[in-house]
Amino acid sequence: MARLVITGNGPLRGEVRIAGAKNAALPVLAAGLLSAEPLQVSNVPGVRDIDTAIRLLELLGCVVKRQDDSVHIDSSGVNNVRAPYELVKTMRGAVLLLGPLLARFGEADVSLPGGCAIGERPVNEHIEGLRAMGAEITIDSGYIKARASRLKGCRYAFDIPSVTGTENLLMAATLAEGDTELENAAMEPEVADLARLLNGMGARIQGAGTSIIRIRGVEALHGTRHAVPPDRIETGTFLAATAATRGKVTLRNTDPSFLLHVLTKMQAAGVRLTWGDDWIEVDSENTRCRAMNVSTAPYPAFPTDLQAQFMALNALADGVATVVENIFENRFMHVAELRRMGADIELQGNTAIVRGRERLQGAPVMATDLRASACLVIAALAADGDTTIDRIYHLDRGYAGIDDKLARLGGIIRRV
Ligand SMILES: CC(=O)N[C@H]1[C@@H](OP(=O)(O)OP(=O)(O)OC[C@H]2O[C@@H](n3ccc(=O)[nH]c3=O)[C@H](O)[C@@H]2O)O[C@H](CO)[C@@H](O)[C@@H]1O
Ligand SMILES: C=C(OP(=O)(O)O)C(=O)O
Repeated sequence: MARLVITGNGPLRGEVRIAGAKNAALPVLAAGLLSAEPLQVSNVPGVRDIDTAIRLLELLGCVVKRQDDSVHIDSSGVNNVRAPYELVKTMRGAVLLLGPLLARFGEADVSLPGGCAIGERPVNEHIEGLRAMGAEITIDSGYIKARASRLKGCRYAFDIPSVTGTENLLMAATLAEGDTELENAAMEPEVADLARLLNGMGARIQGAGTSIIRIRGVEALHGTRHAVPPDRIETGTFLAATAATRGKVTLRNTDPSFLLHVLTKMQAAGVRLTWGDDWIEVDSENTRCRAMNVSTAPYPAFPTDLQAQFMALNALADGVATVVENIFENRFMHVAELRRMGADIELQGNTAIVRGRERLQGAPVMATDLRASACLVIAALAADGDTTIDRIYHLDRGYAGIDDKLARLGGIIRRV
């Protein structure tokens, strides 16, 4: 099993190009099932979850061509509606096949999903929402079995604004008979981007990116081209890594407007930031940033997917920070690993109290999930000595070529 060995050696410096967003690309690829005409997607990140999504589409009978960051999906020959456990267990995004399969083919058998082990992660909202559209759904031997001759428009109010739940219902409603209104919908940029794609395919969606989304069902969707937006979580990861190592990096091909909460928080902690439409420069040379309180919540507040990376930054910051995780009940697995590196962190329920240390020390540590892996990489880059990070397959699920990118910024990092 591959490991990363990182020798902490000071500031990251240079330029880095941010990839397309994994969590935007996954629903876009699933939406390729909604039309018999081809979908051409660009700026698709080269990450393991995308490999898995493509394998799943191929298993269903799609013809998928991938070249560099472009993916072409032809789903005219779909002959199977079963997404098997072996693949679905490895990533949460696979549950996004449910809505499109059901809407276009009237049936879907999708294994209950996996993904990062950061909490219980039920799919009750996906199921209740599709039931409200008239689907018959049972859970049978670990599979969600859904049937509907044609879905019907409905009003559905989410108890919790689920991101993939909103995406699933949004896709399903595009081909339903009549109007659908989704209330308390997730407002994440990935939902708004999916709606942009679907409208480009001929759907009639209004309000995506707000908490109320209205969809007028159509008979069929057509093919189109779509560019995946930049990854706001990869962007935040490089911002935290640069500040932690007291470096100076320009991030290209990104979108600061998705991260305003994080950017203003960093500025308030003394990190020098400037940005334009598609770039951000972070200048932390010779500067130890102050502790930053973090409280995760749905967009536009602080993203749970950056909590671990900013825990690493706080472990090295000046002062005491509280980090509150409000989305997932088990997303502090990185704390025990950071402590191995000398971090001073106390856990009280869903709150971590982080007392910043001037230095951390390299140590053998284990990656427990995707963003926990990124947290350990950041801590290791800033620590004294060598850190060996085990189980980095988690990292490869969501970061495209992160070792090469960090090496080009001066990080000493090798895969063994
Ligand atoms: C592939 C993808 O896009 N993954 C992202 C997506 O995950 P995902 O879509 O799985 O996360 P959700 O938005 O659904 O989860 C938010 C909260 O709702 C709860 N919940 C969710 C669905 C449901 O049916 N019932 C229920 O109770 C979850 O347990 C969690 O506490 O959004 C999360 C929150 O921003 C991110 O961390 C993930 O990176
Ligand atoms: C939690 C994440 O992914 P998933 O939802 O696929 O587990 C993530 O991208 O941080």
